[in-house]
Amino acid sequence: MASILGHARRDRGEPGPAPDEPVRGAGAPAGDRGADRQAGGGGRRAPAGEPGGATRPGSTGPLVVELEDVAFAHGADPVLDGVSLTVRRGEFLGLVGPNGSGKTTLLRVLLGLLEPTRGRVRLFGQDVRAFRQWWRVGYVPQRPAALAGGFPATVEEVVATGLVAIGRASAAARPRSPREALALVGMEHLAGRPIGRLSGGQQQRVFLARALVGRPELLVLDEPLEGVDAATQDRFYRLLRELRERDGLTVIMVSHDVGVVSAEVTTLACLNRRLFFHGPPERLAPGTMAELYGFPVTTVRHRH
Ligand SMILES: Nc1ncnc2c1ncn2[C@@H]1O[C@H](COP(=O)(O)OP(=O)(O)OP(=O)(O)O)[C@@H](O)[C@H]1O
Repeated sequence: MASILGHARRDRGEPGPAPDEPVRGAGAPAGDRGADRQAGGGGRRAPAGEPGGATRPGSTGPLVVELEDVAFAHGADPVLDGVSLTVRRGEFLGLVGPNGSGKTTLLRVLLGLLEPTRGRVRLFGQDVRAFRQWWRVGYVPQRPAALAGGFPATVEEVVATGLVAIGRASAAARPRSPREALALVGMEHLAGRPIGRLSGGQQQRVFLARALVGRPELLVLDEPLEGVDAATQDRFYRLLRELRERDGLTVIMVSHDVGVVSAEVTTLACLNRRLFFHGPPERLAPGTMAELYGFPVTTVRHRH
């Protein structure tokens, strides 16, 4: 499974060993340098202080992600089939589905890490194959095993690696300082500690800070709350609400916690190779989850 550290692996091949997994915004390859300014890019970054204009279901904010009839297969094994969806600025899309249903694969396809066998992927209005403005995207891949105690970097240094792509970005980039990003996730007091001496849940928060340090417009999260305690989860959702409402942050999040996710997201996507449902959670038909998971699953909408 994917690691959160390391630099981009734009070989569009299979997920490499853990340290090769990118955190988007931190790792387009050297060959991409200089391309940022050329990229049309579609969307733009809201100036400081501008209301974020978070998207509500049915609104018509700018398109951030567009998937059109996407299919993907590992060899002869189909993983995604005919997946079409759009995500607009300020939207919070929750992606749910059983193990092996293609959620991580879908994220990797939409980030251009895997080439679809069919269909089109656009990021900020631009074909993902030509997209170079990775500082606009923060990515927290699925959690690896916790980093060992001897890992030679402090918490602050790990967060700072999220700034690598910013160095070559256009003047529109407005990165946070690593301390500021750590403060967002309540971890600034541990800035100087070796990352390997944090618990798994604490490390997860550091990786979230790393994804936020570039002040991304799109945050892509693959099960970011695995192993994170309830109070921290609550803070995490509050933070996402704030960033969406204030800055218009767009969020795509894979989760197995269907109940909580349904309460938080503006849009739910239920995936099992194909999309069983895509829309506001309250429009989910009672039988859809049972069909998706093969047994009854209750979704309870509550703000906690
Ligand atoms: N490198 C690979 N080679 C071959 N098959 C793979 C590879 N990676 C994933 N798969 C297969 O693709 C399918 C989708 O995997 P994916 O990781 O996208 O599922 P997921 O919905 O994210 O699962 P989970 O909830 O368990 O994380 C699974 O059947 C998996 O076995």
